[in-house]
Amino acid sequence: MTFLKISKVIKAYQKDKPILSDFSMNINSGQVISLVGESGSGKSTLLRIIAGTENRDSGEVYLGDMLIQNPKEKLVPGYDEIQLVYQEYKLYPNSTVEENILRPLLLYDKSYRKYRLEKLLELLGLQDFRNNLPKELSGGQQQKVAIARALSLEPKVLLLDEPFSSLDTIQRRELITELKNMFKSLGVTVIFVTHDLDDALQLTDQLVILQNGKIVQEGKPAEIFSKPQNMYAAKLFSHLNKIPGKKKKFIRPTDISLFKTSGLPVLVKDVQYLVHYNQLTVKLSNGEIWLLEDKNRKFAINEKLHVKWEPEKELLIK
Ligand SMILES: Nc1ncnc2c1ncn2[C@@H]1O[C@H](COP(=O)(O)OP(=O)(O)OP(=O)(O)O)[C@@H](O)[C@H]1O
Repeated sequence: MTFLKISKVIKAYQKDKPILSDFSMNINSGQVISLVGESGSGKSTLLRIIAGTENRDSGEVYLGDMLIQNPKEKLVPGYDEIQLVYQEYKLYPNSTVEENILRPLLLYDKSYRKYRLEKLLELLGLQDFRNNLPKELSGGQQQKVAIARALSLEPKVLLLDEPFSSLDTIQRRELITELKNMFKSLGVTVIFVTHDLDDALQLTDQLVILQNGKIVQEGKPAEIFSKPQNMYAAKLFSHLNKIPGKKKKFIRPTDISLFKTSGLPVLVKDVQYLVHYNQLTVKLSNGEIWLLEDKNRKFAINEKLHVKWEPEKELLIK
């Protein structure tokens, strides 16, 4: 059942230069999706429009039966039901973790406030830090407090706008894994915006790929990997090698097998040690440069080798 309905939204900051053009998307209740797009593709603008804190030029956003009003139409912009957390989300520096989480609940009765506070401290594993100030926490812990604060009002929709960008890779992965389980248990609907496909995949396998304010493709990662709709969607997953003599046909390095004797001959120009394989930069006989994955770390610079791939792995990219 559609829960959040975004319908034909248009937004331009400058005349005739729309950031979002006729943008439509439907999200079910409890769904967690990752919205991946390059910088400037309109991700943050879209989230602010969904949250009701940015005016749209036309189109509609519905949460259930409720039409989200533009901030100019509303005395207090935004909705308790829809909470947005972003990278520079500031905690109150002179307030403790407890006080930060309780801030949005000031108008609620004491027993409910206490109940929500304890629940959120527990959910996010922040009990031991309840009396700490933000500056006494790591970046990851601070973001947890920000998320706890956003969840304090029991929102139906949580919008995450690259909230983990300032964290290092390990912190980020750990936090995303923790949050993934928490979102599932809460049943909250989540849109996670990022430009990093790895982060997106850590949280969910529901992907929406955005480019220039338009959805280029949505679906499961494996589908997009094997049938990308355009170059941007294709390259999010890996480098592409152009197949000689075949127009608009490409092959991913991971789909290429390396042999000593049979196949298309190439010459190794460079070897780069990466986590799961050595990345080989090779030259084809027509002078083109390809990247290969040497999973057994066998080949060295100036060595000749041969490559093969299965024709069904070839990608046709318009
Ligand atoms: N308040 C504003 N006034 C004018 N232009 C804006 C405003 N906010 C965003 N823009 C422009 O709109 C475009 C889309 O910005 P937006 O922040 O929505 O993209 P994004 O995909 O979230 O980018 P990033 O990943 O870099 O944050 C950019 O070109 C930006 O400069």
